[in-house]
Amino acid sequence: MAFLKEPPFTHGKTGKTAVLLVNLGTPDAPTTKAVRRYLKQFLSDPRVVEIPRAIWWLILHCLILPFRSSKSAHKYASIWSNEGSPLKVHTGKQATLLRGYLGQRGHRLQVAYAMRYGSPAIGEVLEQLKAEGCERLLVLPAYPQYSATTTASIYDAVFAHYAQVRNVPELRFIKHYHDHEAYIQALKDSVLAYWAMHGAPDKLIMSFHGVPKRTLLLGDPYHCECHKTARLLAQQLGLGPEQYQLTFQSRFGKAEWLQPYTAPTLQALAKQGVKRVDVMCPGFTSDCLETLEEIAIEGKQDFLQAGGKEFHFIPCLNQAPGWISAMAEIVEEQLIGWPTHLTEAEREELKQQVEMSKKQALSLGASQ
Ligand SMILES: C=CC1=C(C)c2cc3[nH]c(cc4nc(cc5[nH]c(cc1n2)c(C)c5CCC(=O)O)C(CCC(=O)O)=C4C)c(C)c3C=C
Ligand SMILES: [Fe+2]
Ligand SMILES: [Fe+2]
Repeated sequence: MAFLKEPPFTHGKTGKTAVLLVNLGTPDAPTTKAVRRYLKQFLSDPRVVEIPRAIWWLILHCLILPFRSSKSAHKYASIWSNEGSPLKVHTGKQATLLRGYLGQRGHRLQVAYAMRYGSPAIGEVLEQLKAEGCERLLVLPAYPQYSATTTASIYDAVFAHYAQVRNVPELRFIKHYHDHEAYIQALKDSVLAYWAMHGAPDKLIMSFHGVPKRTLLLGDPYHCECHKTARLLAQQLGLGPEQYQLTFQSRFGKAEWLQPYTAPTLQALAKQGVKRVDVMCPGFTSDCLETLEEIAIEGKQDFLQAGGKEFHFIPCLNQAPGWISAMAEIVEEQLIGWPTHLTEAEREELKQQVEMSKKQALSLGASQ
């Protein structure tokens, strides 16, 4: 086994603690070439597609990559922002804001972000953190609901990286937070803020990313966790069973996935005479292709073309202050026993910096 070249060891108390926010990943550009590279890495992960490797290799290379890459690239082009892929832009901003929140709560922490597929790659970020003296690492997946296809795949990538490292940091993983009070509260606040501006719908659709039904039968808790999130959120919003519905989107391939599917549900509701639906995606903490294109563009078409009158997409949590503070709370609960608190000297230094900037602001005001 070859080990990576490692920086000199920094001992005990001088070691830093880091939080690593990990999201799924996204192509580097909305081009066929970049999407193909991303899909190849993503769909080669045996956690994502569980078909025997040799058969899957043929299907992936002969059918999926040649046809899907350009189709998906067009979809990515329709949601790409000036700053880049929405998923990456939001995740990067969340990490920066989270660091600020945790600092305000008195924690001395590095906060970095990485992508399971594409860049910044988990291995590269872990090397960077090690070079900066990180001796304790808390991994925070961007997925509130645990699934082997997503969360466990992040664990795999972290372990695979540390399999090449001699001096491995202390490690903790957040498995899920699908029923965490602060997460549910952040969702509730985002829905109520939206309804305060746009009024309430006839029906609220909570659309989660799907997974093959087989994974539920084999013991993956994802389905149950989605249902628990939906039930808790509906309770908080005071919605009765007829006022909301849970659905699963983004089906891939021919096998049965978790039901009910989002698109046919939207069409059926329109045909039943439901005039307005609002769709939210509580399982996605950042807007991305699956929310901005599949729901906000395609889902809207499905509903309106089937006779629906009004379709609203409620944005994901993204940089909502309630979500950043919820993440800080979720992280904080896992830091117990780790020396992350600012020392007296650091607190004093922070206080002096604040005083200094106040004075500077005052003298600036006086000179104007
Ligand atoms: C092939 C099977 C797939 C499984 C299983 C799957 C599970 C899963 N995915 C997410 C979150 C996201 N998926 C996204 C895109 C995406 N997902 C799949 C396939 C599976 N996902 C594909 C092929 C793609 C790429 C786009 C396409 O070609 O259709 C994204 C968006 C990424 C972006 O760049 O914006 C997210 C986020 C979850 C949460 C999940 C299981 C619970
Ligand atoms: Fe997906
Ligand atoms: Fe999709």
